[in-house]
Amino acid sequence: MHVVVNAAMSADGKLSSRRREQIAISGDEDFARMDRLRADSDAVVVGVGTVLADDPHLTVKEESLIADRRDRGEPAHPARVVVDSTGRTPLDAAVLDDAATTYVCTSERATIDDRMDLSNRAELITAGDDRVDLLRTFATLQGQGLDRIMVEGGGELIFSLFEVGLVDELRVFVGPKVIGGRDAPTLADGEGFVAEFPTLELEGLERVGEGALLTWRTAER
Ligand SMILES: NC(=O)C1=CN([C@@H]2O[C@H](COP(=O)(O)OP(=O)(O)OC[C@H]3O[C@@H](n4cnc5c(N)ncnc54)[C@H](OP(=O)(O)O)[C@@H]3O)[C@@H](O)[C@H]2O)C=CC1
Ligand SMILES: Nc1nc(O)c(N)c(N[C@@H]2O[C@H](COP(=O)(O)O)[C@@H](O)[C@H]2O)n1
Repeated sequence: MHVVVNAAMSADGKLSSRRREQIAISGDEDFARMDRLRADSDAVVVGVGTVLADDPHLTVKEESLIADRRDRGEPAHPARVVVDSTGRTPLDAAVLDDAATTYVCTSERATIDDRMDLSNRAELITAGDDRVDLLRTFATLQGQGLDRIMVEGGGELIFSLFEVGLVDELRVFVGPKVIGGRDAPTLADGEGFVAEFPTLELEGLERVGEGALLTWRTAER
């Protein structure tokens, strides 16, 4: 399995504003790059915070990329994965439509009723007592043949993936906006590290539209 975290942050490191509304940080060129990365992935993963904030669809937008996937014998879109301990994903969320297979990953904290409702619209994976156990969840995804994993966010999920050592690559578009705000989400939120910080090796640095794309690989720990 290869896990790529791809996100866009403002020049001051925010994924969104304190209102947690979706903000276009990427320009057209970066959205096109993100679409190509989705098209080259088996699954696109987000946390439930992103579903509640953005109601994303997480599908490939460019028709030629969809056609290429079909030519390769792949489904039109990668699978969509929501990390959602208690089953808060709204039943009318865009990720639960029939455009692609969706996995909702819960912990034992999700009620049976919520799990039953979600199971009518998604494949359910249950791992973890309190929060979703990411190592077990990703192992289950791998068992389903999902090897090329793209994670889009948000900051809580990205932090947890670094914490358990699941991130192979980090691609960050740094866009030309300043968002500010102590409560605005950043690239890696959660509790934060105080020691044994994951370290990265810079693999690429390029101009994309009006911003910069940084590509990092995680160093061996
Ligand atoms: N600019 C960009 O590229 C992107 C921006 N965003 C922005 O990010 C914001 C959302 O980010 P954020 O609020 O951090 O939410 P996340 O999308 O990271 O979801 C976090 C939630 O996932 C659930 N979860 C379950 N298990 C785990 C686990 N093991 N580790 C971490 N989380 C877990 C938790 O809820 P529970 O306990 O209920 O399960 C947690 O609150 C929005 O404002 C959105 O617009 C999002 C993606 C990309
Ligand atoms: N790469 C990137 N750049 C931005 O500026 C963004 N705001 C995001 N957000 C992510 O894209 C999702 C929306 O997907 P759909 O267009 O609905 O398919 C959103 O939920 C974030 O994950 N990404």
